[in-house]
Amino acid sequence: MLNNGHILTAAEMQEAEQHLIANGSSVIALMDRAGSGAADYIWRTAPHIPTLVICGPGNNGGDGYVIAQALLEKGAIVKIVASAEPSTDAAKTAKSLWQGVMLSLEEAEPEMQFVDCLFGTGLTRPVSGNLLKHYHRLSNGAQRRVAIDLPSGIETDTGSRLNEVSNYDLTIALGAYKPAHYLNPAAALMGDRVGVDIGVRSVSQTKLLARRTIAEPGKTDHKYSRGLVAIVAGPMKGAAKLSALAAQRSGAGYVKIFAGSDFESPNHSIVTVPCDDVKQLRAKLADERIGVIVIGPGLGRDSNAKQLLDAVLEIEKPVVLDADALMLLGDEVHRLQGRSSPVAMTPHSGEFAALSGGGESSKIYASVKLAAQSGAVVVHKGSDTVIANPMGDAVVAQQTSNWLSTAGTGDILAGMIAARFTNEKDMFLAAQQGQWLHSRAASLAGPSFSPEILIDHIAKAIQECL
Ligand SMILES: NC(=O)C1=CN([C@@H]2O[C@H](COP(=O)(O)OP(=O)(O)OC[C@H]3O[C@@H](n4cnc5c(N)ncnc54)[C@H](O)[C@@H]3O)[C@@H](O)[C@H]2O)[C@H](O)CC1
Ligand SMILES: [K+]
Repeated sequence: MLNNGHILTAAEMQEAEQHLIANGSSVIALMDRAGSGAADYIWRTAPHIPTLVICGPGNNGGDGYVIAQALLEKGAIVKIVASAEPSTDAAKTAKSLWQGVMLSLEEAEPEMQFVDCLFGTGLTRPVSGNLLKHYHRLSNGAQRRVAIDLPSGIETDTGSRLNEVSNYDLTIALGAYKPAHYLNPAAALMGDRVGVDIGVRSVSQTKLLARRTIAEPGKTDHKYSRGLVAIVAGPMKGAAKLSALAAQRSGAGYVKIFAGSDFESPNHSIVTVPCDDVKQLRAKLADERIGVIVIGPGLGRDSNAKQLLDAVLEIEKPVVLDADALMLLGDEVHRLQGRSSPVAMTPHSGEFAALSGGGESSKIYASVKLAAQSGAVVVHKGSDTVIANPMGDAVVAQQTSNWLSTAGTGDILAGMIAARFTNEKDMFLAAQQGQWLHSRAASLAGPSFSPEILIDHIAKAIQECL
């Protein structure tokens, strides 16, 4: 895993580079490693394709000269178009070693393959005017587009587009993945993503989500030691049932649904606890064997739902807040501060905006900020899910299946996180395990699955973690 899965911002990447230089490396040596590694990958995946490499003024452009020369030496037909003269010593050296054809923007014509070495982590403003026009003419005219480090026009730390950016077939990250490699809209237009190791070993508070080991139940475990998950139901009963079924398949020892007396359990083993009013709910949730409460899926947003949420928040127990519970909480996340029991919130982007008020351009920073403001673990969902804790740690997940974009999958995730919490007793870890299992189960379920089929694949995902 590139840089052991640690994701670096542009500033952290610069520090990493300085650290390597202080330890005897040099920018040109790093550029050589980056450029030749990228050229090897391009050649392996698409040999003998006539290629145009576009080089900008900085070290991303420097990588381009190294890549072009390496491809030329492998026997490729390759040309360079430069937007400006190199402005760094390393890029100047790389250019001096280039032995092939050099074109101006006006002279260049599209080739089958376009290799983008215009801007990388040093982009500070939108690519504009004449350069942007030629970038689009030359990239749109190619059949295969490869971005070196980042597509030009992408903001490294947020994944936002500073200008219109082409769609790529391949993006080759250099040294470490940056936030933009996993955050949308950037991540969605990068095509396949691979990394070239240039020796960077720098830690960051932001990491890529990795598979975590899950312990099998021990010989002395019983249903309560593995954990009782309490699901509070509302008028949309199916949502609570999905959460409960998912919790049951994710390692909970016992799952109970707290609901009106007309509620029917989804199976023989999930127990329904009748609670016809808030008073009864409060009394029954006081059961000390309950390890975690899930509230939100199918809860509704009326005054009754609000009372149920208030009752749950009054009880000092771990809680997973999802869906309607988040909308009811709104910007009053300070209510969660100071609790002695852990809380997880699992908002999608709309719910996240209601909780945070919006305004941050980085999904990672916004999630970390909300976690700090609330004291909760935040699972900011999407095809680029970010999980953050109040200490500033963040984990970024890679979407594995676009089929997850269907109703009910969020209810399932909430139940899974709750079940993992009752086992691990650590909400940040539980959120990561739940997220990993959820997306792995989706891959295993194949195309066009229903929520029920997704639940059926959780056990297979768990098997991969044992
Ligand atoms: N960090 C490392 O360990 C290594 C990084 N490598 C590569 O270097 C780039 C980053 O290089 P840098 O010189 O810092 O930045 P860029 O090449 O991305 O561009 C900077 C250059 O461009 C000018 N500029 C910025 N925005 C614009 C704009 N919109 N229009 C015009 N000009 C712009 C800016 O003033 C600078 O002159 C990294 O991504 C890697 O590809 C090497 O591999 C070595 C190891
Ligand atoms: K680039």
